[in-house]
Amino acid sequence: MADSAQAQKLVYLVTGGCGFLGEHVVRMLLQQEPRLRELRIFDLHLGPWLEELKTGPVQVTAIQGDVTQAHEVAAAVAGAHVVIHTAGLVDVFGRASPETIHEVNVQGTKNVIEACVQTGTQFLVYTSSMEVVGPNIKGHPFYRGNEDTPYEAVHRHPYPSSKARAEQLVLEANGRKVRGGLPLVTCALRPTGIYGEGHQIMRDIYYQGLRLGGRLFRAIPASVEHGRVYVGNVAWMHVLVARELQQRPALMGGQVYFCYDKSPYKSYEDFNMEFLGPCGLRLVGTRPLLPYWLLMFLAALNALLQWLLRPLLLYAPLLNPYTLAMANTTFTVSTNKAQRHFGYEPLFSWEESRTRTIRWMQAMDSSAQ
Ligand SMILES: NC(=O)C1=CN([C@@H]2O[C@H](COP(=O)(O)OP(=O)(O)OC[C@H]3O[C@@H](n4cnc5c(N)ncnc54)[C@H](O)[C@@H]3O)[C@@H](O)[C@H]2O)C=CC1
Ligand SMILES: CC(C)[C@@H](O)CC[C@@H](C)[C@H]1CC[C@H]2[C@@H]3[C@H](O)CC4=CC(=O)CC[C@]4(C)[C@H]3CC[C@]12C
Repeated sequence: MADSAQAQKLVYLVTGGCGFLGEHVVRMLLQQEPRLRELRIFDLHLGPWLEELKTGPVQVTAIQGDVTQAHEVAAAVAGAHVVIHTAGLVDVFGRASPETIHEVNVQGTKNVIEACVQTGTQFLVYTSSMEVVGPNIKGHPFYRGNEDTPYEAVHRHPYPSSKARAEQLVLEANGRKVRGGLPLVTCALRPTGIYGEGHQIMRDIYYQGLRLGGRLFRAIPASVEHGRVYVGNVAWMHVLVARELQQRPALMGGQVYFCYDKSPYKSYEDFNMEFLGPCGLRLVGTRPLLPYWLLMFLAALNALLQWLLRPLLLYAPLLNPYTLAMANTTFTVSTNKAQRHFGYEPLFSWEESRTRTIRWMQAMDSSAQ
């Protein structure tokens, strides 16, 4: 067994480390990566909780920065052995312009890749998304598919388009020579809909239900399966893939892996009720209460209102043409590629994932009262 000084020798950088997924990746690294000497957390918005991490044996370095600024990224990456790039603009509600989404998600990823090449960082893990695959603009279902399932990945929306381009850049960069002459080794993880402690959309849906007297009204048929994965398991997969990428570069370099666990296949709304129900909410209707054409009309009306109101205020409801199409199109994965390539097994069972999420929501509820 190497002595502790030799064991703790690696410098990791997590971009977006203060986000919903990023925070879980940061905490998982501190718990599960024994070789960590320094953990750098790069984010546009640093969280106050970072201070509590600075009391442990690992040097935790918080870096406030912008991935769209190449020099800031290069300064943060310099000296890191591994970069986990989760930073991104996750916007399907029209809050940011298409240009801004592209600037952060695509140009920001280019800056991370170039920083690795220029400073000699050899390992890069990118947080991609199921959305890189689909649902596509034609509404084709993807039913329990895997990384090799043929599917027409056609996108128009800025978010999936930007994620697809960024993933392509990361995978194409695999094998490039970094400073010092060694090859850059990259891979991309594709989470399906992430849930768990800190999920803002779940929080928004919960408060929407409270405003409606504890009721949510079914809009999507229960038969439409939507892939979901617990944030703790996504974080664990990031930690594991970053470790094993160093051991098996030839096998894992340039590969994509869906993030998966034992979370059940359900509609988006029924899945959410696994957590919202124990918090007192009720989903009204065994089938959609409104016909789909009326939902499409209301979604389009929301999009029009957003456009009209933009000079005055940001109106960004959950229901818009894109989110309705997403929720209404089956997209689930069934794969074991991560298990076959780097021995991934979910760290948290479905029961644990569900319990942890419910506890978070109940704590959020009690603090809100
Ligand atoms: N939430 C989900 O269901 C899924 C998310 N993903 C991906 O996971 C990653 C993390 O997503 P979430 O944690 O949900 O989002 P989030 O919005 O909670 O976290 C993103 C983080 O990136 C930071 N960031 C944004 N722009 C930045 C910039 N210009 N420079 C530096 N930092 C910046 C934000 O401050 C935030 O802390 C994203 O790349 C997203 O595309 C993939 C699949 C599903
Ligand atoms: C208003 C109703 C129709 C309601 O059911 C809408 C739900 C809608 C907000 C979500 C349905 C599907 C979600 C997306 C999906 O999980 C895939 C994603 C991957 C990402 O990389 C980021 C988040 C998201 C786009 C996720 C966003 C919320 C939904 C559109």
